[in-house]
Amino acid sequence: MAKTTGKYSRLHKLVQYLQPHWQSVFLGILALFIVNGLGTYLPLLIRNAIDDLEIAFSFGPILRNILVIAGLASIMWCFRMASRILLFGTGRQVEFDLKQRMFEHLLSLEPSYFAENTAGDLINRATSDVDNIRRLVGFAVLSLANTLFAYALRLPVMLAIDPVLSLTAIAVYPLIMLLVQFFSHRLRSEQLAVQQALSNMSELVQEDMSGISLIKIYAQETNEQSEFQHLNQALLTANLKLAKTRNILFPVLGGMASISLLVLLAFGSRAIPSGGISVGDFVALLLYVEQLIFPTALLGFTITAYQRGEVSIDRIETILGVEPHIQNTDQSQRLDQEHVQGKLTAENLTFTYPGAAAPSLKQVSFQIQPGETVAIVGPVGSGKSTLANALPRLLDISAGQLFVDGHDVTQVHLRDLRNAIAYVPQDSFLFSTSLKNNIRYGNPLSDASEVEYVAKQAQIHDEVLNFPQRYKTIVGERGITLSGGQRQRTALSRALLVDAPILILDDALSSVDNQTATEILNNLSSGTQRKTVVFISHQLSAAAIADQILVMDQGEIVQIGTHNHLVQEPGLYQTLWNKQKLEEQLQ
Ligand SMILES: Nc1ncnc2c1ncn2[C@@H]1O[C@H](COP(=O)(O)OP(=O)(O)OP(=O)(O)O)[C@@H](O)[C@H]1O
Repeated sequence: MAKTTGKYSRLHKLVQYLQPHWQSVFLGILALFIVNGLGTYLPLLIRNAIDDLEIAFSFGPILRNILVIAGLASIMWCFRMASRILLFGTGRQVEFDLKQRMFEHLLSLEPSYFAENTAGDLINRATSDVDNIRRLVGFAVLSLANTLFAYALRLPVMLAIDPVLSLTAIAVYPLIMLLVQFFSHRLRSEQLAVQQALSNMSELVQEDMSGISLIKIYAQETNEQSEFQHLNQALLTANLKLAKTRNILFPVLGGMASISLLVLLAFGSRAIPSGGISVGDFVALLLYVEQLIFPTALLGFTITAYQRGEVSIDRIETILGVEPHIQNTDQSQRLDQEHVQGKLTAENLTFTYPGAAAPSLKQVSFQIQPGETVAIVGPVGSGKSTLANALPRLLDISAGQLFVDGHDVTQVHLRDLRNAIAYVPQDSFLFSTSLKNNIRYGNPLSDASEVEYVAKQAQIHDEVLNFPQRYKTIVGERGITLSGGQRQRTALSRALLVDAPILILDDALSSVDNQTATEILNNLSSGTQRKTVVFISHQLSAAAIADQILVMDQGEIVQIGTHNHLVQEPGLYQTLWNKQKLEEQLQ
């Protein structure tokens, strides 16, 4: 796991994020420089105009000065807008790039990563952490550059006018910055508290809506109501606290800004009569002091935004730094899918889950010929799914143990390997889209006849005809709820449509009745272009039609043979078969 803890490496990352957009950043900062240059020049113009007035009043020069000042102020306004558009736009671009990189990176990681990291945490990083970085590169870059130019250009002019008066007037500014920083930390933690309270409440609503039947069956409406009230109250309290802090901060800031103006007024009004400074100088100083308030206060917020952004950079880079364990190497061979026969071989395949004490697969060896239908049976936890996951390399298995058509799977290009294997897990995921789109997920350009053909093979077609909009019916969270068996057969249709030479069904027909499961399996193993089918199941009567059956127990293959052979042989298969027959009779 990559760690980016150093300040230097974070800054380096920041520069990397900004690099593709350097033109916008450069132009944005240049615009800010122009804004501050004009902002420094304008008070000097006003000063000259006022001092000219002291000598003689003439309408022409006043009008000319007003027009020049108004013109320059408008130009300044345009450059300020441009700087904001360019720098905030860069923030948005960086946000876009990071979200895209994160999503692409997450897709490259193996399923075990998602078992260790919750979806909630990953979503949080992809949203609030990326948002913090957006603020850092947009707001913080703008504010830092703006403050830097504001002071670098104005302070020398102010000091040239009257160093003592200038420094006395801005003496409270460091205090403003510290105050803002203190408040922005407080604001931040209070904002987090509001977010937390909000997410607690949404979680409750989401759970209650999903489990509404359970609430009714157990008559728990009153309890749920009071739980909601409790969370709602917590949200109200957090919101009020946040509002209070905001309502204190801004008037306090305004007050402190007035202090510096008052100081200037008090000392300046004494310096004018004594001839220390001219009225024009005094007005220019007033304008400068006023112009510096906003960048100073903003710097306080910027420091907090920067600190927050640093933490977020670490959190995002931790994810981006995770190397997928299972990936192609320079030596990975390409497989021509057209010519894959579908022969599967295991030679002493042994696999231990990371952190597990004992292996889940122990010295497993078998040969499955192209076009064979092979059933894998065995008690719960015997290693069947582990074996199924090892074939398409969803698990990080060692080299030299598992082969497709004689090619070591760890040496085959991952995409080619996975294109050669269609895999249906027990718990298939359906997207919230039409049934048709779910079925043609692996092959989005398939036409209606191809979709219907596979749906017939998976024995779901007749039921689809009874759905309100047939193949256009929306399923998943936002659509109709399919029964377990319908979901499984939809997932099977999806796998059949990609027409891979090897099909793995991992308990994928467990919710389908035995007779239908047997018919489906018969369909699959009787075509002219037979696939290699690996059928993992507890349904022994369906498994019985397989060409060979591998019986697993505690990670080992303990028996191999046809049903007729195994049912005669004293052993685990016979025990399981007799038990299942007895259960069927009792039902
Ligand atoms: N991610 C994991 N980490 C650690 N151990 C695991 C993991 N997944 C499975 N196991 C363990 O590996 C062993 C084999 O599990 P597997 O899921 O392959 O069994 P199975 O035969 O498919 O069971 P079932 O019939 O219930 O689906 C079990 O002891 C299980 O607890």
